[in-house]
Amino acid sequence: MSENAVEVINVSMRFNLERERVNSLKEYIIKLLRKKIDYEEFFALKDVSFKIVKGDSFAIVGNNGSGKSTILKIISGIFKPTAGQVILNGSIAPLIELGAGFDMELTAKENVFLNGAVLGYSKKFMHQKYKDIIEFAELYDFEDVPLKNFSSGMVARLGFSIATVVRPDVLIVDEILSVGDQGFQEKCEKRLNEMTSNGTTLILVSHSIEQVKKICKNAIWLENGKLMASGPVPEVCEAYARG
Ligand SMILES: Nc1ncnc2c1ncn2[C@@H]1O[C@H](COP(=O)(O)OP(=O)(O)OP(=O)(O)O)[C@@H](O)[C@H]1O
Repeated sequence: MSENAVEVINVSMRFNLERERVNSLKEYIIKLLRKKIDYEEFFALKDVSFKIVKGDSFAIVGNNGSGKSTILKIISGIFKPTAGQVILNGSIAPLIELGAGFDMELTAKENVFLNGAVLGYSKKFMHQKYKDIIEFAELYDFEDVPLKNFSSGMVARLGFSIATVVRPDVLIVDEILSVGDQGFQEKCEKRLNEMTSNGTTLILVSHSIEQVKKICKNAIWLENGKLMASGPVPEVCEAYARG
C-alpha cells in the first residue's frame, strides 16, 4: 500500500485561447471554415510534480490565475492533463463548487438528495444523513425554500455540509470557506481538523494565509502554472510572501 494519497507527476495543462474576438456564431463558423481562427497556446500548468501523503492537510497557494483550480480539477478527474499523470489512492469527494452542483430552482432538501445522487450515495444513506446535514449547515428554517432565495453564504454552508457528512479518503476544499461568516468558518475548520485526525487527506485552496497556517501542515506555491516552492506551510508561506 502506498503512503501517498495523491501523486502528481510532471503534469502540464495547455488551453487554446482565441486570439481575436468573435462576435457571433455566424462569424465564428465563417472564420472557422476559412481557417481564420487563431489560437494561442497557453499553459495553465507547466511540468508540476508533488506528492501528498495520506492524512495530510495540504494547501495550494498562489495568486489569481496561477493554476490552483486547474490542478484541483485534474486531481479530481474533471480535466485530463495535456501531459503527465495523477495517481490517486482512495475515494475522493470534490467539494461542490459554489452553485455548480445545485439546482437553484429546487429546495434545500431536494438539493441534498440531488447532490447525494450526483456523488453516488443511495437515497437510504442520504435519509440517514439528512438531519446532520441540515443541522450542521444551520438551515432548519430553510429546508423547503428554493436555493435561489438563499444568500451565497447559505449555499456554501449547504455545500460544505453535504461534502463533509461522509468521510472520503481525499477531500478537496476550494475557497468555499471564505464565503461563510466567522462563526461558520470556525465550525468548518474544526470539522476539517477532525477529519484529518481521522485519516482523511485534505487539499485546501485558500487566499487566506492565516487560514492555511491554521489548518494545513504542508503546501505548494504555484505561480503562472509553475511550482515555486513545496514543503511545510511556514516555509512555503514565507517564500510566497517574499514573492
Ligand atoms: N477552460 C479554460 N480555458 C482556457 N483557459 C483556462 C480555462 N480554465 C482556466 N484557464 C486559465 O488558466 C489559468 C489558471 O486558472 P485557474 O483557475 O487554475 O487559476 P487559480 O489559481 O485557481 O485562480 P484564482 O485564484 O483566481 O481562482 C488562468 O489564466 C485561466 O484563464
